[in-house]
Amino acid sequence: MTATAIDAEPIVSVRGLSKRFGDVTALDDISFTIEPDKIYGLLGRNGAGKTTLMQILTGQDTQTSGDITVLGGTPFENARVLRNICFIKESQTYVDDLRVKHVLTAAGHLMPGWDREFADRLLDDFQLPLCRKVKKLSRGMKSTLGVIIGLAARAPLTLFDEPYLGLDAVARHLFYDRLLADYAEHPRTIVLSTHLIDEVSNLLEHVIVVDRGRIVVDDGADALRSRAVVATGPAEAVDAFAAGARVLHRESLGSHARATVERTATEPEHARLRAAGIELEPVSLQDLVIATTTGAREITA
Ligand SMILES: Nc1ncnc2c1ncn2[C@@H]1O[C@H](COP(=O)(O)OP(=O)(O)OP(=O)(O)O)[C@@H](O)[C@H]1O
Repeated sequence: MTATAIDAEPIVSVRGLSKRFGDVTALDDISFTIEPDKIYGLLGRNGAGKTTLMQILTGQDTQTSGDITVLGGTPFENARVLRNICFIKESQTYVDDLRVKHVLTAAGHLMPGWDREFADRLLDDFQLPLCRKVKKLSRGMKSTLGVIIGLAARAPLTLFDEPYLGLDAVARHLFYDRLLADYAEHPRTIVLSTHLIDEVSNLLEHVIVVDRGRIVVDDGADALRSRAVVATGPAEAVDAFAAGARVLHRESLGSHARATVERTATEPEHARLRAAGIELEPVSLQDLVIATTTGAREITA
């Protein structure tokens, strides 16, 4: 099955999903869908439940309760579904004695959409030594191997769980670049879980934020960004602009203020605000995620 074969149907459908580990509730009655051919960001603080969710989506664990459908079936022990999923985790383990080329050959056998030529190009781009044993790779090189497999597998559903451990900034940007370029040519569903929100914010089309086992944001990235603005100017004018709206953050700068406010402004309003000395800037995705997961009014502007 390919991503196009299931067209408008959601790739993932989750209803009332909960996962408990003893007295820890890692996921608490969550429901959402994942549409085909989009790049999703799965974001949230440490321990929010992201990895647990991805483990269940990819059949590596089972839920305590609730329903889950991935690519038209339940993922657990479902070979047809699992063949079409590629899950790359930060803590990915490989058989240490194998060389890079053996790992890539094995991935090619397992993944129906595997593109060997693309994998070779990525090896070249990331300068990963083909003949080196996996156990001799540096931490960053091991992450690179995961990233190459995740991209070259071209799975209809690809999940990256913080795949960057040890990757330097150049390698991370190379990953973002190759991901976007290949996604444009071969659209598929990609779920990216990361704490480097600013770095990936331009890649994401849809954002799901998990907080303490619950979904607190499930929205298009553009819609999310247009939810709030940062207003800077004379304190009185800024406060008048913010009146009646939720203020995510406010700081005083002498007689001036800078506030992140959950509201939008129309074009004519923009002109009036400029005349009153107020500058409006778009809010960053990272600030919004911090605001929604801390529940605090203090966020870094
Ligand atoms: N096997 C397990 N046994 C007990 N508790 C677990 C287990 N796996 C996860 N948890 C707990 O479930 C909660 C969610 O963990 P999870 O790893 O899903 O978070 P996360 O959002 O991926 O965090 P991070 O960003 O730090 O990777 C945490 O409280 C964690 O301690």
